[in-house]
Amino acid sequence: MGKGGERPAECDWAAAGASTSGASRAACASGASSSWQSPRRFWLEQYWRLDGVRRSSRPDASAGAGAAREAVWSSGVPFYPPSTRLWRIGGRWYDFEPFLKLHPGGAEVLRLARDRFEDSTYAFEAHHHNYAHARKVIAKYEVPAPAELLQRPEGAVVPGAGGDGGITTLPALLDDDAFYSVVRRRLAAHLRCVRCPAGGPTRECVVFFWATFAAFVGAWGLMWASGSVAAALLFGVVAAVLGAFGHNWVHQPAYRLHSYLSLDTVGFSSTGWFREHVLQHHMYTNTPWDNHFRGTEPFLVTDPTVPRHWLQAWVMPYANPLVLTFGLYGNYVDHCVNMAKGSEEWRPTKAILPLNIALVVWRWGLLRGAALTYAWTAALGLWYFTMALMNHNAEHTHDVERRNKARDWGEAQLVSSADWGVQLPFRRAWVYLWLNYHTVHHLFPRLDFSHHHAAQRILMETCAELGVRYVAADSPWEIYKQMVRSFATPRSLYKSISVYGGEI
Ligand code: HEM
Repeated sequence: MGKGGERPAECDWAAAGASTSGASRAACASGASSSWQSPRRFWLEQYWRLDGVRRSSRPDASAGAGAAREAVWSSGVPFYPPSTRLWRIGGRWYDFEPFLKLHPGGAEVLRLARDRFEDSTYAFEAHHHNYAHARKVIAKYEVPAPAELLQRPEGAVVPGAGGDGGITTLPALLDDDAFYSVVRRRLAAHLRCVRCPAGGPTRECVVFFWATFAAFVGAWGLMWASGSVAAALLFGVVAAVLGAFGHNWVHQPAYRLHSYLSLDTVGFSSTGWFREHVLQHHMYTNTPWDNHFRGTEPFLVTDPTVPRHWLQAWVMPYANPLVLTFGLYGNYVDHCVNMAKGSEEWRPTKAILPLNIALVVWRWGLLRGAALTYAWTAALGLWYFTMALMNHNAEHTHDVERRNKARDWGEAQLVSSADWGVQLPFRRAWVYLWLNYHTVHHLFPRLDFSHHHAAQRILMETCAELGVRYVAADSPWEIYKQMVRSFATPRSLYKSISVYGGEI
């Protein structure tokens, strides 16, 4: 087994590609392989099926030539899917209705890719390391292009104050020699070699998760019973680690229950993250279509193309730690607003955070209860959101010109994500909530974070070999300083960010 995602010395990706016949999934933690047929999966799928799309109000592709369609809103971004029946991948059309039940990643994610966003190419390409095999499987579902497509209404442009964000060319499937193809093949070979072809968690990771969950429950009990601020801070720290696990699980459809246990219990939303984080932020990172792009406005501005007013330039960037202590509430309130607007469904798990607060206030009174609650949510928000914001606001991630020139989607992710501490093995990377390996996470979103250390080596070797520029900071402090400067200063003022550009 690849302990903690380490690559055994004998397991070289180049050799592994040729010797995979004996590969088995035994090395992964149990449940790492997809289990789409199990009743548990079926129940989870039903419980969590939620896409915020009101289907009945939507016209069909057959409604008439050039029929304008209404927008499907996702985290404040209007999308205009061109068909309600077919999926577009690499400029070709597919009917996956008969495949929905067969998809190892579940039916919901496929439906979302078609119904909530405009093109499925990135979602398909990014989530299957063995892309050649996945392409072979979808070939049998190809259908002729529909005669009529639902159109973007006149004047509906990609929102972007520094330019409208070009849609120049629709994405194509990459050739085998594209950077992103090479790095995916090498990762797939490595995973076969460590006998974890699906890229699920190692046993060490699963044990770590359950220990964290137990610590979360215990730390809450300690805070509730003792009423001490130290216990509240401890609870916040453990909750942040649990939230980091939640982020890991939400990318892996086979681990929906785990993502619920580690996101909804803390006050985040596993359903919202599954849609908007997995399929929006990850596919359109650092573009106006990214739901995180304007997520911290008006307090912290992360759009590199727009000017800042004086408060945003001179005060808020330096006060960012204070802002981030309220991050959990921001996330929670945003989700509730969406529920009120009808683009989110009510889930009983939404009651966990208010219940948590109510129990503490009931036990310790309003003032002390509020102080304890602020202490733990501040510790969580500060740690979690600082790391997350560092991931996409380093200097190179705001270089719009370079991003627009990226030759493929993988290269664009290199320009959009920032890393540090890339020598740390899995068991030590928790100190950065495992977000220090963010580029490999974006290149392989479905890959469990216990494999990031090994994937990082593959990434760096491939970049060096193919002459692709990759930067990782020696210290997180360097990235932190760059992030504060990015908040304060637009680094690509008035430039237009290409959402689908060139070969991306
Ligand atoms: C339109 C988008 C997508 C299409 C057409 C698609 C299609 C496929 C196909 C054909 C396979 C079988 C591949 C094989 O056997 O090698 C597969 C496997 C899988 N897909 Fe997807 N998929 C899409 C999006 C996603 C997304 C967004 C996720 C995750 C969030 C996902 C998760 C998975 C998983 C976990 C497997 C099993 C892979 C394995 O065990 O190695 N898929 N998908």
